[in-house]
Order: sequence, then C-alpha cells, then structure tokens
Amino acid sequence: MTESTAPETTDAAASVPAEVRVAVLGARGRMGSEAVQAVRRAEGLQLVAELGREDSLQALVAAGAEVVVDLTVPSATEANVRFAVEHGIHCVVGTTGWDAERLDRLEVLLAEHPGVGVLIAPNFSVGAVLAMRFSAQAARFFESVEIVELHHPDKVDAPSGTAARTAALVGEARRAAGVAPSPDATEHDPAGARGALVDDVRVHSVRLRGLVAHQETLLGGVGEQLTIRHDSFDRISFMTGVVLGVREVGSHPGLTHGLEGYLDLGL
Ligand SMILES: NC(=O)C1=CN([C@@H]2O[C@H](COP(=O)(O)OP(=O)(O)OC[C@H]3O[C@@H](n4cnc5c(N)ncnc54)[C@H](O)[C@@H]3O)[C@@H](O)[C@H]2O)C=CC1
Ligand SMILES: O=C(O)C1=N[C@H](C(=O)O)C[C@H](O)C1
Repeated sequence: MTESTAPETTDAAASVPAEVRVAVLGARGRMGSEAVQAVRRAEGLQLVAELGREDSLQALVAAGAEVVVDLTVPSATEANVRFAVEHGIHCVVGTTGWDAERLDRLEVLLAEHPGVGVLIAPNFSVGAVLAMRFSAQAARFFESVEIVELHHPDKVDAPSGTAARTAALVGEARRAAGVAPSPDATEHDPAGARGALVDDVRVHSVRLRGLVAHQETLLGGVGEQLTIRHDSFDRISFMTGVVLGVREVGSHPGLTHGLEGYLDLGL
C-alpha cells in the first residue's frame, strides 16, 4: 500500500487551485498500474493512495481521497464502491460485473448519499464507446445481429462487460423498434457453440494470447453485412477516459452508466 495523509488547509494553500485527491484500487493490476501512471501524469490530479487486494479500505479515508478509481475484480467491486459512497468519496469504476441488480442496489445507496457521484464505465476507450453507440443505432435496420468479443486469456470474466452492455443497448433498440430476435434455426447445440444469449443477442467470447480488447458487432440483412469493429491494442487507450472520469465525476452526482454520460457524442 502507498498512501499520503490528508493535508491541513493553510492560508497560502487556499489561493492555489486544489488538486483532486485520487486513489486507485487494484493498483498493481494490468489496468490499475496504467491508471496510477495516468493519474500521476494528469494536471490537477494528485495520487494519494495505491491499494491492492490486501489493503484496508480505511486507507482511502486516511489518505483523504476524494475520488477512487476501482479496477479490481467483479467479486470485490460492489463492496469497494459501497464503502466509498458511504464515506462520501466519488467513484470511477472500470471493473466488470455490474449487472442490473447491482446497479439497482447502487441507485438506492446513492439516493441515501446525495452529492456523491459514481461512474460505472464498461469501457473507458472513446472508440469503444462510439462502437457501442453505433451498434445500438444500427441495430433496428438489420434482421440479424451477433457480437464477437476477443480478449487476452488472463481475463476472468465472460462475456466482457463491453459486450454485455452492447448487447443490452442493441436489444433495447430492437425491442423499442419492434424488431424480432435474430432468426436462428439451430435445434441441436449440445456444446453451446451458438454462444451466450444476452438480451436476445448472441455473444461469442474469444480468449487468445496476444490480444488486448477487441469487439465486433455483426449486423446482417438480406444480401449485406455491416461490421462495427473496435480494437484496443494497448491499455493506454483507456486512460483518457479514466482521467476524464476522475475530473468529471464530482460534478455528476448520482449514477452515470457509461462514459458517454460525460461526453457530448452529438448523436
Ligand atoms: N472499463 C474499462 O475500460 C476496462 C475495464 N477493465 C476491467 O477492469 C478490471 C481489472 O482488469 P485487469 O487490470 O486486467 O485485471 P488484473 O487482474 O490485472 O487486476 C486486478 C487487480 O485488482 C486486485 N484486487 C483484487 N481484489 C481487490 C480488492 N478487493 N481491493 C483492491 N485490489 C484488489 C488484484 O490483486 C489485481 O492486482 C476487470 O474487471 C476488467 O474487465 C479492464 C480494462 C478496461
Ligand atoms: O478485461 C479486460 O481487459 C477488459 N475489460 C472490459 C470489459 O470486460 O469489457 C473492457 C475492455 O474490454 C478490456
């Protein structure tokens, strides 16, 4: 654990714009270690704590964190966020596992703590956010839609949070437009070769050494196909979104689901 204690206010410090005090949870992981560097580089942000699995969440309070970035594991993220919200600390969450039930519980918690902001971002990359939005926009114009997500083999969850969110957005758009589920004559699939069904959309998960994070939305109509593909070749692609989230979350009380809540996509 690395942390610094909360500073005392002095008259001299009062004239200098305060830096946002940021803690990273999961700081030694693939994303967390990148986020630590991004926060260190970012103007106006001060890294006050880097916490790992063994560290007590009380260190967030001791360090005077104003914003916590959660990049841990699906089994830990809800308890982390609950602790932060209950202590008045804003949260920027990239960890997966935020299903509808968890989001509902979080909204109830946030209603009890007005003024605290939480961003749940299935993907911090601007390209991925756009790909999700484009997929939702296109969804009603095609008879068939399936999603293929491709990730590094050290990823512990499937389907990816991005794919689950894309499927939810696509499913919602198709239902709103009265479009039927994609046609599929499969009668016999004992091995589950047709993938997972998420919001009436088939999602296929590939795990392959050499990959980082990639996704295709395949949209099929009679005699044509549209493919919306996004590739993150490096985790640096997520850092603009992490820093934007940290800067914005304090100005957006309550729950924001998706980085697009802080972006003017003009769509
Ligand atoms: N929203 C986005 O743009 C992105 C989200 N992710 C998600 O972020 C999460 C982390 O991904 P990776 O960094 O690749 O995983 P990782 O396994 O490399 O890192 C997770 C880290 O969290 C630590 N950890 C586990 N429980 C903890 C706890 N209770 N408190 C503090 N630390 C704890 C682990 O020891 C590990 O160091 C995953 O859910 C992944 O899907 C990953 C990339 C981009
Ligand atoms: O584990 C990862 O690597 C990633 N996780 C997120 C997800 O599950 O969607 C975001 C991105 O795909 C990378």
